[in-house]
Amino acid sequence: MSQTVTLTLSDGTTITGESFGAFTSAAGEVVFSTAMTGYPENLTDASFAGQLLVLTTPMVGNYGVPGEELYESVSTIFESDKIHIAGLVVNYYSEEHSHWNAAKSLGDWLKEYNIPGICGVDTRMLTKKLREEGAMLGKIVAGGNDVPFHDPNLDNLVAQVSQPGVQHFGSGQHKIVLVDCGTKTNIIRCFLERDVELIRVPWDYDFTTLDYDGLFLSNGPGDPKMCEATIRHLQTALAQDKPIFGICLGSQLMGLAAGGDTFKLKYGHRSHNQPVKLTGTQRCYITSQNHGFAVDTATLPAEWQMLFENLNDGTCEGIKHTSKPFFSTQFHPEAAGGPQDTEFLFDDFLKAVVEYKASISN
Ligand SMILES: NC(=O)CC[C@H](N)C(=O)O
Repeated sequence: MSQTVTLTLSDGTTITGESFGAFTSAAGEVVFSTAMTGYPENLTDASFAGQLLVLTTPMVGNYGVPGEELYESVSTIFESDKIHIAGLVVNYYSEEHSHWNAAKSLGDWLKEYNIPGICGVDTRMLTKKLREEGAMLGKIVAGGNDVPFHDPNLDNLVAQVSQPGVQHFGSGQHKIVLVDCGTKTNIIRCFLERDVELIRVPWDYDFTTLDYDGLFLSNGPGDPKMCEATIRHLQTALAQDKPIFGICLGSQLMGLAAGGDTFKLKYGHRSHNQPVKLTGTQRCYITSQNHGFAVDTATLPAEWQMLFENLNDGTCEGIKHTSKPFFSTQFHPEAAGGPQDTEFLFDDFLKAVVEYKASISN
């Protein structure tokens, strides 16, 4: 028999459901994702740290969770080495799972990391509420152990998830510094397929002293304004000419370092089918997204422009410098989960790196 747990929102709404995963209480920001698959990837994406994730897809857990596999010390399956969400909210949790590479159930995996799940929730009703009223704080309460509401965006979550120490991956021709604010491993995989030596440094590391050919700014959790040290180092890099590419939080950091501002979206973009348009064209790409903040393009200095626009709400999905090789995407070209249609942006970045190296050797 499963046990009863409740989900309470900061507006007072309380929903009763059943526990799966760990029978424990947790608080966080309640956000929803309309992706239909990809819970192994999403739950291990550090960008979800501090969040109670609501899935609108009606049945969750039916394909289980794959076993871990490593290639050159990088997971080939998961997006980091642990579950980062604060809690999971679903409609129907499938107790039975079946898939060729499943090693365990979603419930058992959540238990390993002491993360609570609540099922039996009308997640589409809940999503409509979050869309109307905006993202809210919430808590899952188990066994009457109440916990206070907590806004994770007031914490420096990046400092909590960034890996300490400098780490090298690959031995390719192009030296790329990866500023780790909570890097998804598929970003590392995408680089390792492309003749790169990757030097991963912590979020606050002074990379300006390193010898490199290109700079990459990772995704990560929380409010980008918390990353003051990264923004400061990035300002030094923006005064130089080495190519810079940022994804998601990395895009927001680029906008802030350029002198622009960021703001919190009403309820964010989290799904695998977000349409974005490439500026100056009628070309649309379907993208994987997971963010609650965005760059306010109106605040960018004149030498910066919007590179992609979200076709659902017109917000900024990436920026670029008009004369230097600096660009970013608010969406996830590395996908995992989601469509891989924009992975070519890694090639565009490395092309800029090759051009930069040719320009300095002349
Ligand atoms: N995926 C990300 O990098 C998310 C960036 C940022 N934490 C946001 O929610 O907007």
